[in-house]
Amino acid sequence: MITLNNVNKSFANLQVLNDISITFEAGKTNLIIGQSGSGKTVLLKSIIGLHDVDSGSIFYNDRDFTSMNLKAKKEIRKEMGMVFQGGALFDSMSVEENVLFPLQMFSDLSEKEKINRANFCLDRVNIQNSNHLFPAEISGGMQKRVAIARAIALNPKYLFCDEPNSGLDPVTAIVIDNLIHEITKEYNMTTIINTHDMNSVIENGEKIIFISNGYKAWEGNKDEIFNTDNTELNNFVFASELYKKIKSLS
Ligand SMILES: Nc1ncnc2c1ncn2[C@@H]1O[C@H](COP(=O)(O)OP(=O)(O)OP(=O)(O)O)[C@@H](O)[C@H]1O
Repeated sequence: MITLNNVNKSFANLQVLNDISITFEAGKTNLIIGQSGSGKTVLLKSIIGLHDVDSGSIFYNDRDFTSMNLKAKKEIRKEMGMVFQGGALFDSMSVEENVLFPLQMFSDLSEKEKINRANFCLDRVNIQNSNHLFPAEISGGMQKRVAIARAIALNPKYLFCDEPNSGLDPVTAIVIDNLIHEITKEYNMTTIINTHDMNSVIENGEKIIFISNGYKAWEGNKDEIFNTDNTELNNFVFASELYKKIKSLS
């Protein structure tokens, strides 16, 4: 579980996060949605400690991340897995080397155990017989799956994904969403995903946080989001002609 209490963050005169309080539960796919520039990335970066917040607190279970020293923060970072926009694989490393990377950096396993673990994770995301290929030699969807395998290599308690299905076709995007959802359940991880993708919301939004101008403007789940009377959220959800059409038919 990750808990935010009254988090504020600004850059110079720009207040980007305003008094944000949220509880992200373990074993759930938590989604952060909102317009471009609303503060989603700053929020995610604040949660993982890439930004220091100005005030408020962030707890990882009962551990106060905000008041920890660097050494203690590093220990918590070992419990985090991350899938960045675009996959962010190392181009000069093979598929297997990419997944081995966090194990080489942070685990005490033997070489053989590391290779076994890397292969277990690749197998979990349904990638076989591709260990020696390089990122440029595999499809975008496969790259995302390798990124997910790398993110779960250290058996994280917390998984963070920034636009995990950007650049993918709708069918592959759903495969990636479902994979993240399944492994969240399987390993009881606290998963937080930044997304623009309304399909992700409909498929897997067990908890959805709507950020608007740096405020938490709404929270609920995938069933509640289509029946909300929050005008701002409705404008966001039904921004596309397709969704307007679906709404008019329902
Ligand atoms: N390091 C920074 N320094 C100054 N301003 C920043 C910094 N990072 C973000 N901002 C500002 O904070 C605001 C929120 O940005 P953020 O990247 O969190 O938006 P977002 O909701 O993730 O947008 P998008 O969906 O387009 O990625 C923007 O006005 C942005 O210019």
